[in-house]
Amino acid sequence: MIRNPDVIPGAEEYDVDVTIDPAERERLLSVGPEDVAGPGEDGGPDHLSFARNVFIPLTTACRYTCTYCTYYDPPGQASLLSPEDVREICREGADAGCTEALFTFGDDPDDRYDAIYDQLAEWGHDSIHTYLREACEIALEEGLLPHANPGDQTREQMAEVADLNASMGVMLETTADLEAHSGSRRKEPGQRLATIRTAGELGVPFTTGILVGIGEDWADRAESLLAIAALHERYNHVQEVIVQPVSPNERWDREPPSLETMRRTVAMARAGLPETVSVQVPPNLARTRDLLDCGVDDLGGVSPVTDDHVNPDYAWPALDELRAIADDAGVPLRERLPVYDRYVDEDWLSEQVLATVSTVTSTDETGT
Ligand SMILES: O=c1nc2n(C[C@H](O)[C@H](O)[C@H](O)CO)c3cc(O)ccc3cc-2c(=O)[nH]1
Ligand SMILES: C[C@H]1O[C@@H](n2cnc3c(N)ncnc32)[C@H](O)[C@@H]1O
Ligand code: MET
Ligand code: SF4
Repeated sequence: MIRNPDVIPGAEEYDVDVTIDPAERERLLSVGPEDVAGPGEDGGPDHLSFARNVFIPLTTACRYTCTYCTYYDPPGQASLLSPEDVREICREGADAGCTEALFTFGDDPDDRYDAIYDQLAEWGHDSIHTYLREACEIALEEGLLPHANPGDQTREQMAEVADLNASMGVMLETTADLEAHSGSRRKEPGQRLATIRTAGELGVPFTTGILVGIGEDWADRAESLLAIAALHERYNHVQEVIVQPVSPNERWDREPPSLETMRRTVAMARAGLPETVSVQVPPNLARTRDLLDCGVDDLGGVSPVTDDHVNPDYAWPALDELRAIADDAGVPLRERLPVYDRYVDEDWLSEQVLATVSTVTSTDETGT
């Protein structure tokens, strides 16, 4: 066994103890698309799912500067949505039949962003997390289910908002120490894994994933997937794993991963994760049709109303397009909530979230 504290940067500091069986890693490294089943195939998924969301970029301030990211704004230019902005976006989303309020924003802005904190203080908040709690309340009031991905979170931060979220998420990205995360303030795999573990401890249905093509190698991809699988085995909380190709933008002008790389990585994800954990590829970034047979069963959150603010150059396909993809694969397209069905009970969700689940389900007129 490889004990990850020995090999994963930051694992020791964050006391993350996951073990990876070298034999499992070797097995995954030899997996290819021919070894897994796609929708409609024997043993493959019997449908494709997606969720309808609105993307709410609470703040563009971020403590990190990941070199592939076009999302964050430097101090002085960073934005903060007001409670009224949040309500407005939620209303528009609810009117368009969305079920999910996706709060994805900069990781815990640091003290270079004094103006953001001054504004938060004016609104009665001393952290982005207490403000996120208010934003989640607004979303629930408007009939949407919050799914927050604020990046890394301490146990205290996650506990502050967990009861108002249907599910939460953070991309592991990778277990490797990479140039793309270089700099004095940087994402550390150990801290990401600790966030995923905290979600397990707090009983939060969770979305995570890997970012493909940021400098990691095949062994890193296998290890990243196995680290996710190890934490899921402990807590049973990982509902889906996103296999996200890094996509070029004005800050990242490298080639995205090839179709062949994506095919093999998706197959590795399918083979390395338990069957109940969905494998998602984002339909605006990946060549979904050419990846289905590698084990994809979910198309993620798509929005009829808002942009993908993380990847603004990549438009969402229309619902018709998703339906055509499912048709081609010979399986039905099913709209899901941001929380997967198996987690919809009192063990996993608060009364408040369950109440909104009931409203959303009873007014469901999606007809997919
Ligand atoms: O529109 C996006 N949605 C992203 N989502 C949303 C995701 O597709 C849905 O919110 C989940 O499938 C839940 O329905 C993420 C959610 C996470 O928990 C973690 C990472 C992402 C990444 C993106 C993203 O880059 N763009
Ligand atoms: C919210 C998630 O968006 C992903 N992310 C950030 N930048 C990019 C990019 N250029 N292409 C694809 N995904 C990206 C990261 O994986 C982050 O965790
Ligand atoms: C554009 S990334 C948004 C979420 C968070 N900052 C993360 O990287 O996980
Ligand atoms: S990917 Fe997330 S953590 Fe990295 S710079 Fe962008 S917003 Fe910040």
